[in-house]
Order: sequence, then C-alpha cells, then structure tokens
Amino acid sequence: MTSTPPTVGAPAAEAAPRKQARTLRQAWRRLSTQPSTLFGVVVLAVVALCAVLAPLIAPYAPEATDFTAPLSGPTAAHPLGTDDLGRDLLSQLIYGAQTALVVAGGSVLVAMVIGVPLGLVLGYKGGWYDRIGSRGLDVADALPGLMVGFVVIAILGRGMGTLIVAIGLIFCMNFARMTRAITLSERKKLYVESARVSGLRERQVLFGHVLPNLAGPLAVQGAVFLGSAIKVEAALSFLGLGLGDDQPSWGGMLGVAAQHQADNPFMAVAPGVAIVLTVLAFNLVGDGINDALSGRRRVRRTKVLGRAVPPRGESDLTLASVRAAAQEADGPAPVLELRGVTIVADRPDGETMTLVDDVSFTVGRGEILGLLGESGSGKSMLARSVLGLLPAGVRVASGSIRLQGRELVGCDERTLRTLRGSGLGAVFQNPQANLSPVHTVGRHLTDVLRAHGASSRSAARTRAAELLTLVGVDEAPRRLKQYPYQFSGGMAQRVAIAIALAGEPELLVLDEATSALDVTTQSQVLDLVLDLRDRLGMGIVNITHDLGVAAETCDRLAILCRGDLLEVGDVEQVFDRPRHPYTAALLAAHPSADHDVDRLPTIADHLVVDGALTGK
Ligand SMILES: Nc1ncnc2c1ncn2[C@@H]1O[C@H](COP(=O)(O)OP(=O)(O)OP(=O)(O)O)[C@@H](O)[C@H]1O
Repeated sequence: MTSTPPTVGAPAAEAAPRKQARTLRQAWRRLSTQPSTLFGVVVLAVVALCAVLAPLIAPYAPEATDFTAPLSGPTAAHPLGTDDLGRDLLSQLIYGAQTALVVAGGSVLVAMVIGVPLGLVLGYKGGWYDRIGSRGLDVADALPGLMVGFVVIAILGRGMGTLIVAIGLIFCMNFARMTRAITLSERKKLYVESARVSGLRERQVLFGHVLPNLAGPLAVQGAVFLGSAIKVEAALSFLGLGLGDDQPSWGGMLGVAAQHQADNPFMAVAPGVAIVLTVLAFNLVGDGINDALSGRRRVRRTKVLGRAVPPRGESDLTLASVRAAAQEADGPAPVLELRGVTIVADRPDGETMTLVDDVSFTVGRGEILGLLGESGSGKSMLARSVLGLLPAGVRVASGSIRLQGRELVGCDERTLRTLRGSGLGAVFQNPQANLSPVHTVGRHLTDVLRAHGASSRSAARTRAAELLTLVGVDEAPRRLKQYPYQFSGGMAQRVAIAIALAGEPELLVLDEATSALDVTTQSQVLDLVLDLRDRLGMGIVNITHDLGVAAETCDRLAILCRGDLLEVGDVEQVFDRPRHPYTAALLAAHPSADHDVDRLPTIADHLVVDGALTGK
C-alpha cells in the first residue's frame, strides 16, 4: 500500500472527550442564560416528584372522604379545602399529577407510534404515496380534535386507556406532518443516499438512519404536545368525559369546582394553576430544546459552481464518431457498459428536457474512467442513473446500462438493492454528510456488512475493523466506537470508502469524492483509491472537475458538455492531443501557476465548437 495513513485523525479522536465536555458546558451555559427554560425544568421536576411521591407526601388517599367537612374551604386539616364529597383537594391535586403525566406521556407515545412511521413513509416514498397520504392527513387534520375525542370515548367508554388513545389520535396527524416534512428534506441528503447505495433495505434506511436524525425535532414537538395533551385531558375530564369520578385528575377537579363556583370559588384555583403552570413548563422546555438544537446546528458548506459560456464554433469531430470511438475503446469484459443512454427530465407541461443525450462508454475491470466536464454537463446524472438514484421526475428515456452484463435500466428496486453494495459502491463529495451523525462508525459499517450477509454482529465487527485498517485508519477497534464528528475530513472519507467497499463491489463510483478535502488529504485519499484498485481490481468511475485529479488517477477520460459525450480517450491522449476543441478549451482554461496573466483564461476565450457536434 502506497498511502501513509495520515495522522490527522488521531488528534481529532483525542480531542473528542474535550469536545464532548465543551458541548456539555455550552449546553449548560445556554440553559443558564435561559431562565425561562430553567423555570420550566423546575416546575416539571416538582410535578414529577409529586407524581412519584404522591403516596408518601399526600396527606390523605385521593378517594378518602370526610363527610363532616364537605366544601370546607382551607382549614388546618385540609389546606386547600375539600370537595362536595369531603375529599381533600391537596391530596387530589398531588395524585392528579400522576394522572396528568401518565395521560400526557401515553397519548404522546400513541401519537408518535402512529404518526412518525406514517410521516416517514410518506416523506421517503414521495410521489403518489405522498400525494394521496398528504390529502388523507389534510382530511384528518380538518376534523375538530375534541370531536375525535368524543367519538373514541363514545365507542370505547371512559377510562385512562381510552383517554390516552383518544388524545393520541388527535395529535398523531401533527407528528405525521412534521415527520413527513423533515423526511422530505432528509431523504435527499448524502448519508441517506450512501445508506441506500450500500445496499441497506428501505426499512433499515428509514428507521436506522433517517429516524435517529429526527430525534431533535421530535423531542421539541413531543415536549410541546405533552402540554397540549394535559389541556385536552383537562377539557375532556371537565366535560365529564375523561376519567371516572374515583380517579383524581386536575380536569375533573375543575369540573367539580365549576358546579360550586358560587359558594366556593377558591376550589378552582389550585387545579387551574397546576394546569397552567405544567402546560407552560412543557412549552418552555420545548422552546429550550429547540434553541439548544439550533445552537448546535452546523452550517453546511455548499459549493457554488459557476456555469461557463456555452460552446460555439467548429470541429472536425462528429458526435457519431465520438460514440463509435467510445465503443471501440472497450475492453473485452467491461464491468460497466453504457449504450446510448439518454436521460430526460419530465416537465410539468408534459414536455421532456434532455439532460444526457445518447451517451455510450464502458469501464473495464481495474480501470479508472474519469468523467470530466463543467458544472451541469450531466456527470452526476450519469452516475446516478448507474446507481439507480435519479431524482424524482428524471429518468432514463432510452439506452442500456449493464453492470457485469446485468441490465439496470428498468430494474425494480429490490434487484437494484441487491446490486448496490455488492455490485456497486459509491462515495460522494462531502465525507461528513455521507455519514449519519447519530451513529458510530462501527454501526455504519456493521449495518452494511450485516445487510450483505455477515453471519453475526461480532463477525461484522471483526470485518469492519479489517476494512478500516484496509483504508488506512489506525487503531480500528477503538475508532469503530467513535462518531463521524470525531473524524477529520480525510479520515471520514476513508470511512465512506470502507463502507462502499463493504459489499466488495465490482464498480466504485466516486462523485467528486475528493473535492471537499484539502490538497494533502486529497492526495492521500487518491493514493488510497489507486492502491485499492490495484489490490481489489474493481472498475472505478471518477467524477471530477479537477484536471489534476483526473490526470493523477484516471486511465481514460470521458469529456461531457451539456449532456453530450464529446470525447473518450486515454488520459495521455486527451491531455496531450485533445481531439475536440471543447476539450482543448477546457484544458486551456485550467489556471496555471506558470502563466503570468492579468485575467484567468475561460472556455469562451478558446472555444471553437461546431453546433452540430454538440447538438445544441
Ligand atoms: N432534479 C433535477 N430535475 C431536472 N433537472 C435536473 C435535476 N438535477 C439536475 N438537473 C439538470 O441536469 C443537468 C445535469 O446536471 P448534473 O448534476 O448531472 O451536472 P454535473 O455535471 O454533475 O454538475 P456538477 O459538477 O455541478 O455536479 C443540469 O442541466 C441540471 O440543471
């Protein structure tokens, strides 16, 4: 192996405990500067203590009646007075905390159990599932919550379980909506695509990778709905539809107080204050969690790519000759074979827009083919068509994509899944975004290894450590326990490569895999790729903007421009004797330290391309 494992990961790992301590300190500092959240936490702690210690601290049993002192008002024996049956209001208030927390916790759990999986599936599947499901959510949401509660109680009868189910049903649509909305954006993230590409089942991707990333927003929503559930429970109990008279609840206490409003107005104060304070506390804590999470949210780096001037001019090459040359250059048994692939986007007006036009090339075993072209030339669409990850509304309109002779176009998701990971591996641009932040590196690797047949968790863990070592990560057993943030960019990209290799793929797709790394790390990762190619003999498609990366790593280059394949050739030929003027212009536009120029060259300065050739 030619690459020397960089040492950048080690200091990053050593810094992890310091980072965790810093995060806790920051969280505490944030909390201490939020007195409202502190207030909420204290109130909830008091309510929880009352609920847990009720049998110890309540002066009487909640149902104990003192017929000598009904509606007594505050006295030494009954500090908050008694109700119409002589039951001690302080004891009822304390035991009512149990009811409030159990009903609130239970109903939010029911709402989550129904709503979260529903939202996950709608958001992840998209398309018709989402359209029909979202309309269903709209209809369910339009029903007044209390009416839903009345119907459930009418069917199931009064009781704690019924109340929990009724309130859970009222809130489940909110959880479904929120989960759907977040999943819609999460599913486009690289870590989800990486998990799919590595061959994990849809269920594993959804519940193992997407769901843990919803934990923050769900915690905020859960806290707020705990408060709302207490309000609904109080309202139903107040109306006499909640718990039986023998079960203490704050809403029930309010209901009794309302009947004696004229002769004993004091009765409503204690349960009213308890409800208001507890609901307020849940909301304040929810806000606090939200603020803490937003404070931790990372600013993601987005790459802004300029679009070069469109090609114009003349050339002696024709697209037909390039396509023929691309096919002639084929080796005897290509791993990947694209024939006449045309990718289109469906427009809302029913028309289609061609993104990639009639592209053919092959990648041989042990060969690295570079896909070069400006931003928007169709490199990623081609790679995604191979991986079966084209975005919604974009499809392969014609042509054939064969992986080891197996046709991928028109393949169903199940077949694609078995191919991904075992036949195919992919590494994307941003190494940290490739990995779910809530799972350890070991979990990432073992999930994929289990999906590809590792016999047991311990076998998967052993193989995971071997893979980490293979990609140059030292102290693999220890690093398996660490989270992606504890890895430097270069180390995280090595982990992403290890995951891509877990299924021993025949073809590896690198989509700008080194663009986000600094020059030194980039060079180390490229060395690793070359080394792995030599040792494992897989074919590699390397998508890049970087001519230096292409020259250093690729055997052949395919030049794309506006969806057309302009030229395919050996790397020396393309660099030394470009056949197409656009290729020459692209190479000439590469900034060089040797040139003493006022203005960097652009493609427009050099370009002479025949309109017929580009087809535009
Ligand atoms: N979801 C989409 N729907 C419709 N068109 C799209 C979609 N995504 C990309 N395109 C278009 O497809 C064309 C090819 O895009 P592609 O992402 O493959 O380019 P690229 O060469 O990979 O660019 P970059 O190097 O910037 O990633 C572009 O014109 C782009 O605007």
